Formats: sequence, C-alpha cells, structure tokens
Amino acid sequence: MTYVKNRLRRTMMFVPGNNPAMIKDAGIYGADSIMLDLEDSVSLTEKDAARMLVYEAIKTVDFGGSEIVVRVNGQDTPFYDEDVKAMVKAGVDVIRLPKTESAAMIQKLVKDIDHWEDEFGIEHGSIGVMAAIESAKGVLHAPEIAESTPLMMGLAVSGEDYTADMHTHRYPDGRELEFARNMVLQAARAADVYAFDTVFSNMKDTEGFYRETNYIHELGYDGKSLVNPRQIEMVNKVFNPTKEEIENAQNVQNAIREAKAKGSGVISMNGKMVDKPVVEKANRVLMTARASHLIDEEGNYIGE
Ligand SMILES: CC(=O)SCCNC(=O)CCNC(=O)[C@H](O)C(C)(C)COP(=O)(O)OP(=O)(O)OC[C@H]1O[C@@H](n2cnc3c(N)ncnc32)[C@H](O)[C@@H]1OP(=O)(O)O
Ligand SMILES: O=C([O-])CC(=O)C(=O)O
Ligand SMILES: [Mg+2]
Repeated sequence: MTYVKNRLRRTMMFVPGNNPAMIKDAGIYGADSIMLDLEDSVSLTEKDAARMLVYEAIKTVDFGGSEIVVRVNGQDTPFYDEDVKAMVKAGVDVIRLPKTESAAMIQKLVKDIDHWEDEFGIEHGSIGVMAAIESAKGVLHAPEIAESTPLMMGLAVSGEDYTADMHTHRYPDGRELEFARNMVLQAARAADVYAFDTVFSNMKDTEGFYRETNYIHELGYDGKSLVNPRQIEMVNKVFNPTKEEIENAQNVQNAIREAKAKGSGVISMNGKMVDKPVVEKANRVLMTARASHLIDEEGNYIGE
C-alpha cells in the first residue's frame, strides 16, 4: 500500500488498536479510511501489544479498498518512536499525529519517517501524514501546521481534547467548537489539504449526528472521524451528491460548454448566472459522484 494524495475521504473510522475482532472485520463496512488507534483507546499497559497487533494486521488483514491510517502516540510519550518505526515497517498509508501544536512537530514526524524508510529500504514519500488539532495552541498554529510538509494529507479537529484544553464541554449545537472548526477548515483549504471533523460519540443520538454531519458538510469539510461503523452510511448520505445535484452539475457543464463555443465565459441557466465558480462547484460534485460510483465514466447515473 502507498499513500495517495487525492482520494475520497468522507469517513475515517477509528478502530481501537487492541481489539483483534474489530480490526479483523474493519474492512467490511466500506469506510473510506480506517484509522487503527494506538493512542487514547489503548490503555498504558497494552501499548506494546497493540502496536504488535496493528503491525501484523497491516501486513496480513484484507481491509478492502479502505485507506489505512494509524494514530500513533504523541511525541511527548515513550511510545511514539516505536510506534512510528513499526508503522513505517508495516507499510501504513498515513500516520496521524495526535495533539499537534506546531509545524516543527510535523517536521519531526516526517524526519522520523524518512529515517525509518531509509533503514527499511522504503522509498521516501510512501507515507502521508496528518495532524490532529486538539488544543488552543494547535488551532492558532493550524495554518503553519497545514503548510509544514508536502506530505501533509490533512488536518482533523479533535473536539474532545480541545474542549478539555478550552475549559469547556461538548454541547449539542457545537458552539464551543465554532472557532476551531472554522480555523482548521480555513487552514486546510489554504494549504490544499483535507479537513476532517471530530468524532460524535453518542451512538443513540442519530438525529444529533445527522445535524452535525450536515453542518460540517455545509461548512466545506471533506469528511468526519467516526467511532462506529453504523455512522458510515449517514455520512455517505450527507456527503454524496443527490441525483438532482448531479444532473444540475451536468447541465452546468453543458451550458458553459455551449457558452464557450459562442465565445462567452458566462451564461444564464434557468434564470441563474453560470460562471467560473459555479462550474468549479459543478466539477467537484461530479468528481465526488464519480469517486463514489454514483455515475459511470460517461456520466450515466448508476446509484440507487
Ligand atoms: C476521543 C477519542 O480519542 S475517540 C477515538 C478512540 N475511540 C475509539 O476508537 C472507539 C471506537 N469505537 C468503539 O470501540 C465502539 O464502537 C463503541 C465502544 C463506541 C461502541 O461499541 P458497541 O456498543 O459494541 O457498538 P455496536 O453494537 O454498534 O457494534 C456493532 C458491531 O460493530 C463493531 N464495531 C463497533 N465499533 C467499531 C469500530 N470502531 N471499528 C470496527 N468495528 C466496530 C462491533 O464489534 C460489532 O461487531 P459484531 O456485530 O461483529 O459483534
Ligand atoms: O480526533 C477526534 O475526533 C478524537 C479525539 O482524539 C478527540 O476528540 O480528542
Ligand atoms: Mg484526542
């Protein structure tokens, strides 16, 4: 497996790194990315065993088409070095650094990855990195963090640790995360990397989960960190364009093609102006539709 910069990343599902049953079946749910966790879902006494389990799993388990991300332990822990070494050797796609607070922390991670790639004869650049932003300091440094390396895949806002750092709690309307969500998203967009929203951990509150997913999708997030496979379908439903949106995007492309043939960059479609930004949005809708297998190469609708 190797890191691919651009791909569909709507759903990134946490799987505790000390749970063999969950790891073994993680590939059947169709998450875009599976995030095997060595950090906060693993107790201190299980860190070494989890690392070995995740190493073996990456080498032997069939995760289907899912990208494999590992959340290593933080750089201030005694587990970080062994985690990075083992994950590079295993051939993980992306390493997620928790509690990232500076560009220097990501540059250290990349240097450590390079070192182990040399050691194991692996080509540089085979592994991407991503930063979890979980503190006030991390949020304020998000723009530099996002720009810190060409191997940056994306930024994730991590609401549980962030709200602890901010002396607050999680609330249903998400007001406590507003600044962090906007800052992380701006930083990600400016650096042309992915933006992931935080986990929603009340499995019983499906309405709240839908509301939050819809909200972050409307803000412009690319995807969401998840804790349970039951959350995947709803995120896909929110993030996938509808048949109507796809048809509208195709109409926009056709209209602008006609306009261009007549030497114009702007045209009116059903009373609405179609110009470059509208075409860019339509192109993105069709890219997502194609990547999520809702249309074929010719643009025919093949979703349900
Ligand atoms: C703040 C943070 O750092 S959050 C990130 C760290 N947290 C985590 O990684 C937690 C991951 N999630 C979980 O452990 C679990 O989903 C829990 C504890 C939240 C809920 O567990 P359950 O009540 O057992 O969930 P549920 O009944 O929906 O499970 C249904 C099936 O999905 C599996 N499953 C549940 N969560 C996951 C997961 N994250 N990854 C893979 N499989 C999972 C279960 O094993 C079960 O499989 P089975 O039907 O074959 O027995
Ligand atoms: O990244 C996440 O969403 C989960 C997490 O660690 C946090 O919220 O602190
Ligand atoms: Mg956290």
